[in-house]
Amino acid sequence: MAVGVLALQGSFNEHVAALRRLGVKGVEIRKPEQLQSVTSLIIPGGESTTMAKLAEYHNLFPALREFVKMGKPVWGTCAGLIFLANKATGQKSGGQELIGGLDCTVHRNFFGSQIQSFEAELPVPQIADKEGGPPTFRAVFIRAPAILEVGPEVVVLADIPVSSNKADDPNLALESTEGSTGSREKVIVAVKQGNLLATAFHPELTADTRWHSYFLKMVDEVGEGASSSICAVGGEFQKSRTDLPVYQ
Ligand SMILES: NC(=O)CC[C@H](N)C(=O)O
Repeated sequence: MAVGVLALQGSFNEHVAALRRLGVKGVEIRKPEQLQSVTSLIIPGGESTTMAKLAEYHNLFPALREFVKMGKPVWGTCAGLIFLANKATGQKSGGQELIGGLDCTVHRNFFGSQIQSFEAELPVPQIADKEGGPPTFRAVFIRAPAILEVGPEVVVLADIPVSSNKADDPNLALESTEGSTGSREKVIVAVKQGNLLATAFHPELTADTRWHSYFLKMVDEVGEGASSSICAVGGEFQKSRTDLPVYQ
């Protein structure tokens, strides 16, 4: 099996290395025609505005959108999640082009600046239990986005509580629904929608390959219409990290 890794910018080398640890070849994708040689794709973390400019320069957007539309498995991590979202907020002026396909609204820098990068221990039973490893995942958030709203077909795999100053921010409030105060207690950080997987954090920067294994299983199961029930889980904030790569 070979998995494409969009290699314009960001942590594509780390994804290729994680795949290699699982005995899978990662194929670096920089041009539209190279997408024809793979049946699945990882879009790494990095800087989504820069990545979008490079993708535009290489005329990759039409081919990437077609890839998603064809139902081929695609996993976006961090900036890759932003790329896959149907809608992004908190973008630089002028916005940026997105691939879209993932029915959600993502806030590009929800957790703040680089200095506010952090790690959290995330329980994700759907994935952890199946792999028989530890019950939680060490999730590395670097200038990370968060998912604010999801459509009906999106399965939430993980969410985390938000700090109290963000919980009352009117710009981040939940769309008002009956019985809701509109304040936000948690945000979503990992989702699955059909053959799309998206994480706001960076599994490729840890030694834990369970997220990569999960994606490879999705690749194996293509065509079988795999889906699972919604399960929202919480995670605790851990110490801040200042030694992480700078992805702005
Ligand atoms: N670690 C990351 O990929 C950061 C993504 C960054 N927030 C962006 O807008 O692109």
